[in-house]
Amino acid sequence: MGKLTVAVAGATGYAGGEALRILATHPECEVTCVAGHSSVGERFGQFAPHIPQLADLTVVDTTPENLNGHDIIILALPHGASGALAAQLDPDSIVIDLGADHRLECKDAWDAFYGGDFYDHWTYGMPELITGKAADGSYTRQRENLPGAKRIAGPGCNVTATTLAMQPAVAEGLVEPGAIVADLVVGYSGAGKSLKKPYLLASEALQSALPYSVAGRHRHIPEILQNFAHAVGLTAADASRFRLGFTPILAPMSRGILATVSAPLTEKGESLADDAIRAVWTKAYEGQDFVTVLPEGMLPATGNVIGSNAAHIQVAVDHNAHRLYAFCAIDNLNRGTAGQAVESLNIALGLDESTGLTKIGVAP
Ligand SMILES: NC(=O)C1=CN([C@@H]2O[C@H](COP(=O)(O)OP(=O)(O)OC[C@H]3O[C@@H](n4cnc5c(N)ncnc54)[C@H](OP(=O)(O)O)[C@@H]3O)[C@@H](O)[C@H]2O)C=CC1
Ligand SMILES: CC(=O)N[C@@H](CCC(=O)OP(=O)(O)O)C(=O)O
Repeated sequence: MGKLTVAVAGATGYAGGEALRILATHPECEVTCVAGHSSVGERFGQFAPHIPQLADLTVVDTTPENLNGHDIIILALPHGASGALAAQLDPDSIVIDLGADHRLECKDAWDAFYGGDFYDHWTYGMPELITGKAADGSYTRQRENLPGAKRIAGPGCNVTATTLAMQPAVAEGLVEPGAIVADLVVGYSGAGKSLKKPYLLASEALQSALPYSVAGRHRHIPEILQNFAHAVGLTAADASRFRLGFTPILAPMSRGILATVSAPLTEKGESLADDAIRAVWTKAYEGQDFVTVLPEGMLPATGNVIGSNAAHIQVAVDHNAHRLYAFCAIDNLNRGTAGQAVESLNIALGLDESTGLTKIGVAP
């Protein structure tokens, strides 16, 4: 059997570019179409000199006609641009949306944080997400929903780091669900490549740390709450039992997210010794190849995961403050979107989950 053909829309952007960097060496895939918007007709090598294999492709317009006819279609478009387009795509192709249009299950949440047309949610592309417990007490995972999936919604990058850090505590009832706080240090590539705001200029960014979308305004909040609801086996409609303070802070780095997620311990959490708390994280990520719970005392750093689909995690308890702290470092473009999408694609296709992916970071 020949390789599976892949079309990537948003190919000239950061998320699409990372998908192409990974797919260029994926043994089962061949990139046959790169689609863009303002760059139509240009040679792709101009936008991605770091992927010489694809340099001679020409950027085509983002239309159903150009995208259909490929086995796999990846949409890496601005929010709101993929919903209507997706409805016109071949039902037999596997379509993965890296944007937000098919992530949220409740229209209320979409209206409150995004607005515009609401589209049906697709199979959520976070294989390690805990979705409840089986009769034998083991965790069920989102991975189980992915084989054969034809429509996959890639999670938000900040969502990925926050969810992976704290879901073990949520699933086991170790922290107060109404008082979770996430502070994230994030790299600039998360904002995409277009210069939307003056603070994205190097002259403004290089010497500065800058919070944005503070005080309950960040659009990733409802997606994280949805994930926490699933982690205790509830539906998205029950997400309101969780509350999240969320503060992302831009730091002068290109890639990377370091999430520090904390919450007051519940009575159950207080009753556990530190090693028992660590055991909860170890169990939650046992057999999850791309998630590493670091040895005790070693903290995650973005520098160790850049260029990889790895998530590095640590947990610690502040007994004086009665708070639990969980940390997660990821590469926003790889684990936070394109790597996670290829991991989900592999599962959908029945391939080994790690095909074409690495958990080896570029360090230093
Ligand atoms: N950056 C990140 O870390 C992450 C991004 N994502 C998601 O991926 C998606 C893309 O983000 P990102 O790569 O950062 O953004 P970029 O701004 O870097 O890229 C946007 C891409 O979309 C194309 N485009 C812009 N407008 C349109 C349009 N109206 N119709 C068709 N194509 C269009 C652009 O083409 P051209 O250059 O030719 O104009 C470009 O290829 C977003 O939904 C984002 O939320 C998800 C997780 C992480
Ligand atoms: C630095 C920066 O602006 N980051 C973006 C992350 C984008 C992303 O990962 O998520 P979406 O796919 O939901 O856009 C943000 O915080 O909104």
